[in-house]
Amino acid sequence: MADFLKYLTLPYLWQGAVIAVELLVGALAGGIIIGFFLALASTSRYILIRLPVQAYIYILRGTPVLLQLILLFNVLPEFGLRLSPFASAMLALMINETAFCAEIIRGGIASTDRNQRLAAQAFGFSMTAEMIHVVIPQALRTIMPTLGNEAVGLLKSTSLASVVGVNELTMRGQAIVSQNFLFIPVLVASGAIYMIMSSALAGAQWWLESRFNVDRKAARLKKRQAEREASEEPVAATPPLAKKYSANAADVLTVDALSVDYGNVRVLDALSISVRRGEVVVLLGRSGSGKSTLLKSILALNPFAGGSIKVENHVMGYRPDGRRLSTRLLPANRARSGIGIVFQHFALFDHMSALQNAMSIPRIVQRLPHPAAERKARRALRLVGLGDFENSFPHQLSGGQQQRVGIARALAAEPRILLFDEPTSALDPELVREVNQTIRDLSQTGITMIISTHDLAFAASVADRIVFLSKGKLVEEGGPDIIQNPRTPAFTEFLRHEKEEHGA
Ligand SMILES: Nc1ncnc2c1ncn2[C@@H]1O[C@H](COP(=O)(O)OP(=O)(O)OP(=O)(O)O)[C@@H](O)[C@H]1O
Repeated sequence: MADFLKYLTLPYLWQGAVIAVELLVGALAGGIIIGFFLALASTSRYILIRLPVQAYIYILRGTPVLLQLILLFNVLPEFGLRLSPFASAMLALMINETAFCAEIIRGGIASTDRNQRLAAQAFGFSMTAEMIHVVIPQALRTIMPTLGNEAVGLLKSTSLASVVGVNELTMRGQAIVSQNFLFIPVLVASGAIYMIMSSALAGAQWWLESRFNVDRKAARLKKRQAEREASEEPVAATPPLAKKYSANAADVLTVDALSVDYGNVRVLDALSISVRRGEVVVLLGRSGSGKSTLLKSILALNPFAGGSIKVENHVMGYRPDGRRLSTRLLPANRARSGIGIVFQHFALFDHMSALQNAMSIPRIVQRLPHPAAERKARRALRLVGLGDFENSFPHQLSGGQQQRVGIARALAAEPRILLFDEPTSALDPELVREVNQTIRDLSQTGITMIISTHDLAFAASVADRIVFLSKGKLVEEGGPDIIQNPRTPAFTEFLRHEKEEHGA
């Protein structure tokens, strides 16, 4: 025991441990940074980028790190590059780590919620903003445990550096043993030092995981709110009601002969609709008739086979010469359109509180200063009756409340037009009423709205105009009374079917 303690506290061994930590930190940091870009490249649309990266990862994962280390140490001098044993070991470990980190990060990115990414794109987040604010925070939560394991494995792999002459912990232990033959106390002490280091890594992992834990975040935010509330002025409850829709109002949205194809299938067929400022248009149609596709097209989320969409004079998704905007330019085009959207499955950013969700567009897309964005977000949350829930995270809210946060998120950006894609169809029946009422209240504020729904009673109660789509074509339109008095056989049949199906 005395021998064990003597070697456990021996500075010579701890100096070896410091070298192991340096190798670990260097190789892991390089591995994560380069691995991130490799992860993106390995999923690139372009085969010339994707294939070489996939081959690189395949080879590095398939060969022992010891072999790579010896190879690198002996091959680099052939090219006139003479590195110290420490630098060679660091480089070899880092190169190996890039492949493993790339795969871990790719898995994390693939696990992020597609709906949240679609929401970010719809609101005009740039690709970088989508990465930083939506993808990375979610991916980090998924990859943290695997990355922790990887770090511990790498710590142990640093002992391989001894084969090229790096005098790290394992080599130092062996050097002592070769002189005094006290195998057990020396090697157990070396093992204990590795255990202390891996425990520190486990502690760091635990701390990081708890930083990203949304329940803990919620508790921290609530505490801060309590401290802040005493000193703050109350936010104005709701904005004043604007003028209600007038039939003489100017057009704010013009969809002109829009056609959209998915593969060989024509989903929207030369569809034309104009929407006036302040008007509430409800889209009705069977499942698959093209309602969601129309809403996505209004946000230029899919290419058009023909036709155009304008928001006042702003052309969506295309250049004046008719060519589709590049992926790099589309986000700004969407952001400038002033269109907001509320999704069927809410698509809230689940690592953000209700307030942070509502602040996301003013902050990230409109780049407003924090206080101004916060004011707008608070006002929007109060408008949908969720002023007391600003520090709740999506998983702490009911479906109806989540959808109202979704509405607040869109409203906080003060949109010119608000789109609703079947806002209540993912909700339990008892929660539908609260969301419908929120939308009805909004319809009285003068915001232009386009709502896709299967709820006929709600449609009749909120619409200034009903538009009925069938097989991607506009078949019938008119005031809410057309639900009682349809003119076309297709709409009559649709209404009969919906009433039978939903008892509407
Ligand atoms: N990304 C896609 N790829 C291929 N086909 C698609 C895609 N999205 C939608 N479709 C098809 O396009 C058609 C119109 O779909 P869309 O979602 O616009 O209909 P919808 O009227 O909104 O239906 P619902 O009321 O069920 O939401 C459907 O036949 C659908 O299967």
